[in-house]
Amino acid sequence: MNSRTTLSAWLDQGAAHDPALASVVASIAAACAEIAVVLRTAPIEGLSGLAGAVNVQGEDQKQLDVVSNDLFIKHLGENPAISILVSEELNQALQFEREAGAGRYMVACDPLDGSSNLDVNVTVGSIFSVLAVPPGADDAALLQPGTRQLAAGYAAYGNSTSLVLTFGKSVAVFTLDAKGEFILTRDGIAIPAASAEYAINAARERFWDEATRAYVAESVAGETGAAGKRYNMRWVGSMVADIHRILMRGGIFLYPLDSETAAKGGRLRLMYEANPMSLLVEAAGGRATTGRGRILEVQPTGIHQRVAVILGSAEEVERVERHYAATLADAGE
Ligand SMILES: O=P(O)(O)OC[C@H]1O[C@](O)(COP(=O)(O)O)[C@@H](O)[C@@H]1O
Ligand SMILES: [Mg+2]
Ligand SMILES: [Mg+2]
Repeated sequence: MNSRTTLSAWLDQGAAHDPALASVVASIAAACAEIAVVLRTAPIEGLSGLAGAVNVQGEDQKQLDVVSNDLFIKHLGENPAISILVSEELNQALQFEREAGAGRYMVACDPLDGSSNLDVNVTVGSIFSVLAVPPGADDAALLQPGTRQLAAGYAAYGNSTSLVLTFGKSVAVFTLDAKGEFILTRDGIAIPAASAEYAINAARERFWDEATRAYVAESVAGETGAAGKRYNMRWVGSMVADIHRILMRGGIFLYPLDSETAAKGGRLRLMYEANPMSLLVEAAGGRATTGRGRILEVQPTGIHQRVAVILGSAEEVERVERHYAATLADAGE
């Protein structure tokens, strides 16, 4: 049997380059480990279905959205290094009470991603992003671009529970064992530059912009079209599951700015969906763009801001970027 490296041993070896930041990641991991346990038996405990409330995004909250959010609040609240929690499920940033000068970190999270897949027992996840904040920070100080993230990752609750983590330079994967410990199972994840698998909600075709249409048409044409190779399509409907597949074997994920989501700025949320996934994908050698620029450089204007998301294997993202460059130039943008 190989010797096992636990997440806490790995963090103790200095992976975070800062013990306080390591403790933030450990608190997030503890929340995810507890969410994994709750999910496993949720139908027995009567935790399926709706909570009967609507979140700030106007979406019906599931009971498990609320429970997962509460677990993030519990575990992060216990760590004095964390002063602020931004969550998909909270209208406003939650400020933890800390002693003067304590609490240098903020966590932005999607406590349960893909919750429409809960009732069909398909992989869901938790997504997180860690930023530094000055003590007593006002709301404006929370609105930092993704380039400022100190750590980011997600937990994927699938046939095993994976914790995928980056501090911006490389990507490591941990698997939850039967004792509730995360064990290092892969390190130095590299997304293949070339791929022949794309993920998009194709039912939205009538809303797509020209660049998305051109990219998908080329892919559907396969070896008979400009891409010159046959493609496969996958859409789980849980961003965590779609991005996990892309990190493990390559591919591209698109939730572009379409005519229906344009007024809101897109579908997915910048600070706790797009930014953490973009940091992971770039750290693994992939690319992440809105079609108009790098996601990580978008300046947020609100904690729940939405954004267009196109990320994954470098060559595929570059192909989409070429279509955007051409169509935006034609439109004089
Ligand atoms: O309903 P659609 O258009 O397939 O969108 C699916 C996308 O919405 C999301 O479910 C949004 O996340 P939440 O479940 O956290 O609201 C993503 O995980 C997923 O990629
Ligand atoms: Mg989500
Ligand atoms: Mg969610």
